[in-house]
Amino acid sequence: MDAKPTILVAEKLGEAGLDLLKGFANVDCSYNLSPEELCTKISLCDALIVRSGTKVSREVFESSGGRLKVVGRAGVGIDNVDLAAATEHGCLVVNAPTANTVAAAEHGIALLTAMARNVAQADASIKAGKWQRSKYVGVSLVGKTLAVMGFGKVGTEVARRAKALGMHIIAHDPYAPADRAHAIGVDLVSFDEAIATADFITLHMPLTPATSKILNDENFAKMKKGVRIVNVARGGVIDEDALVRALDAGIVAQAALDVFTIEPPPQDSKLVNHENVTVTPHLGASTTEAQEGVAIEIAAAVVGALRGELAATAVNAPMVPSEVLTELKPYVTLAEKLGRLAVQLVAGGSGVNAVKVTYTSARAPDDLDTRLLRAMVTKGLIEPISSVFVNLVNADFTAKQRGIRISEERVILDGSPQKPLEAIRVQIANVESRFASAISDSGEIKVEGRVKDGIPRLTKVGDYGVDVSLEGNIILCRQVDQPGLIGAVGSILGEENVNVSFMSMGRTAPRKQAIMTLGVDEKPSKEALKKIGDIPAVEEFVFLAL
Ligand SMILES: NC(=O)C1=CN([C@@H]2O[C@H](COP(=O)(O)OP(=O)(O)OC[C@H]3O[C@@H](n4cnc5c(N)ncnc54)[C@H](O)[C@@H]3O)[C@@H](O)[C@H]2O)C=CC1
Ligand SMILES: O=C(O)C(=O)COP(=O)(O)O
Repeated sequence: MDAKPTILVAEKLGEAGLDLLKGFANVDCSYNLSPEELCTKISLCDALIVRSGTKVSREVFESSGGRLKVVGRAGVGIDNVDLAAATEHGCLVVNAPTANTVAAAEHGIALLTAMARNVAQADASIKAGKWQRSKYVGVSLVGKTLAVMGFGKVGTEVARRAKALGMHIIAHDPYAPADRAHAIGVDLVSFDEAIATADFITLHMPLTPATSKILNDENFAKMKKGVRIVNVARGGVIDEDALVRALDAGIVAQAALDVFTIEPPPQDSKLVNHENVTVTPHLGASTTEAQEGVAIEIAAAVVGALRGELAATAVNAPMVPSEVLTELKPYVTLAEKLGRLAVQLVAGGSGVNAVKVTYTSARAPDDLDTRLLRAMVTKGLIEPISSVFVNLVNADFTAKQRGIRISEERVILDGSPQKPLEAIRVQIANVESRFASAISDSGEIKVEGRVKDGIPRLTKVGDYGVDVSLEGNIILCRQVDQPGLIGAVGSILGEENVNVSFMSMGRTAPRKQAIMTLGVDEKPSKEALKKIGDIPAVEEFVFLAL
């Protein structure tokens, strides 16, 4: 079997990105696949890279048979990817959100200026043998009000450039910070104010259920007569039939569009063929420079994701900056191991439904992102008892689907917040345990761990203090504390050639009950485990694989 992953590149990608991919994986560049062909091919692929021209539908994820781990969108908009289906299938979606920002902004400005001066129409006219100087008198931009709808990366760059053209800029974006707008001399205003006062409107928001057809008959009616509209965002944010009506009524004097609800638009589209409309075939990101940048950005993200690194540009998983990730790494392992341990302590037959994770830390709650830790506890809880592959993408979904409610609690410590966490505790309520001592006084299975010298360690089982590193396999054993017991257990394992890697003893008081924790490299046979159980002082014991 080929150990290299296979990456299907379904749309043209810059060479530098392809080279990066080829250094790591088998790369299949197959362009213009039909939906059926894509579904057939996908079961042989670990990753898929697309631009805006490929629909990555639920069927694609269903057809992948669980092999598809990453979808890379070589660009910004991910409205062509069924994110819910990706998440349900544990497939990470990453995009390349920065490399084409300037290209899209420059295209917005190109359309704005070309529209105002009838460049496309005049060009077509002269090539048709005409010389129509009075027909193509334009309008000036200087001193006019431009409303930037969506003040994100592209919107901001458009605003900067339009300012340099002498325009007055207002912006509408319910989620953008006002100080970022003020910093470049832009006022954030309400939607209605923006569309009612603008001479020019430029669209830069994503296509979402909330923005779908946001420019519709009702909103065109609120606009200044003679307004001009630029769209390099997504066709679907405009009700295209309503725009034709607004153009015919003279409410909208002109429109310049790079994007359409259906791409390519039908040849007889009234909108595309309207004499006051300038169109380009979704060229916003199409500069040599942007495509090289996007290709590298997406290739690096996809390769990183296939290597199991957490992508900084993940769309359907929490984005974890790399410095946070490095800091949390041992705690991530700790969280998963505690989940694995806790679920294996549950007696067969009792369903896990209420899990509480407690983080003890000197950090303020908003200074510690626990989503990653919660996902890893979930992975630890679910993977030993099912065939589901759980990752950061599908952890919450999978837990919910299995009826597991995971609540989180923070215990804030006094002291230095230098260390992200002091301890993580996992409690499972309403269950019985295979190891009764794991049930705490409050009635839940409880395990707690800490990171010491970078190594995750188990520090509490039930109400017993223990101290063992969380690796390999563990035997937990409760006995009456007495001399000779460690030797007895050690020799049973020795006879079986099972290597004991560590041992710790936690007791309530001398010669009372104690919990012995043994780390073993191999799994002891059933007979050996039975022999341990038969030692008279041993009250109960359990073998746990980490
Ligand atoms: N034509 C082309 O080739 C290209 C198109 N795009 C499209 O441009 C758009 C913007 O891209 P970026 O600036 O990179 O994304 P971004 O995520 O940086 O910015 C989008 C902004 O829209 C805002 N927004 C969300 N809902 C809104 C609403 N209801 N009203 C107003 N604002 C809202 C967000 O708060 C955000 O600030 C996307 O739709 C993207 O797909 C981007 C690159 C190239
Ligand atoms: O990045 C985006 O959102 C774009 O619209 C660019 O799309 P494209 O990669 O050129 O198909």
